[in-house]
Amino acid sequence: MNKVGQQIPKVTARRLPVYYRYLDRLASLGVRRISSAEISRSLNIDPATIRRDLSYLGALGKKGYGYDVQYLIQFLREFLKQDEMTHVVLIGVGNLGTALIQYDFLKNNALIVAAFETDPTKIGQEINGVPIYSLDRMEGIIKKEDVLVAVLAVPVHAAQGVTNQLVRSGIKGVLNFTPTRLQVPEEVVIHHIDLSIELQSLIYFMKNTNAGIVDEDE
Ligand SMILES: NC(=O)c1ccc[n+]([C@@H]2O[C@H](COP(=O)([O-])OP(=O)(O)OC[C@H]3O[C@@H](n4cnc5c(N)ncnc54)[C@H](O)[C@@H]3O)[C@@H](O)[C@H]2O)c1
Repeated sequence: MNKVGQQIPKVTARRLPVYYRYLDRLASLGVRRISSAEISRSLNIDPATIRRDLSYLGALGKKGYGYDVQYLIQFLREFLKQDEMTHVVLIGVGNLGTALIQYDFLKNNALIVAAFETDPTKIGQEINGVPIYSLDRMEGIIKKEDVLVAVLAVPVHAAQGVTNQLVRSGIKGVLNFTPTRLQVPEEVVIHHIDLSIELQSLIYFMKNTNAGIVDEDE
């Protein structure tokens, strides 16, 4: 239910955490307002769907201004009770997965509640208090723990198959560390993280900045 007692559709309720995290990230970058078109481009959700979803919260974007980011965050935080933890699962406890599991996401109100593996020597172990299960336990645990977000750190050849299984289990957002371009239904949001692209872009900007300094001196 929203503030005026209107029933919020399940599909909308599932997208709200995705909006929340996105807007929270924008706010931390100092962004004060945003249009539904910009949200749409970043999250790959149709702008009309975004406007309808946000109207359930009583948030109406102003024409030519868009949405006030802080105002939306406030609404979403209240609605999602963000003081409570968001449960996350991690798939693939290799080099990268092990580093991620040891990272403290708690300050962002997110908690890795379980990890999944195919390597029998890792299944049944715990890292940083997080239990590692076999893949056949995935669906049951995701449903029981009410998990909507998964972090994907498996080898490329396993990425799409595991993602299909995550989607079938009800996952709505995937933080994808693999280089695979994942195919998912429209309502599932993928965020792709590639450190080599970030590094390449840093080097590019450094070179450009240096070139700028040289130009001025000449
Ligand atoms: N985005 C980045 O910046 C970045 C950086 C490093 C690695 N990566 C990517 O992250 C992924 C993991 O890299 P890594 O170095 O940790 O590899 P890794 O080989 O050390 O770890 C992969 C783990 O996944 C497990 N696994 C294999 N198939 C699985 C399945 N179907 N389900 C669950 N677990 C499975 C393996 O047993 C292993 O423990 C790779 O796709 C790699 O390309 C991305």
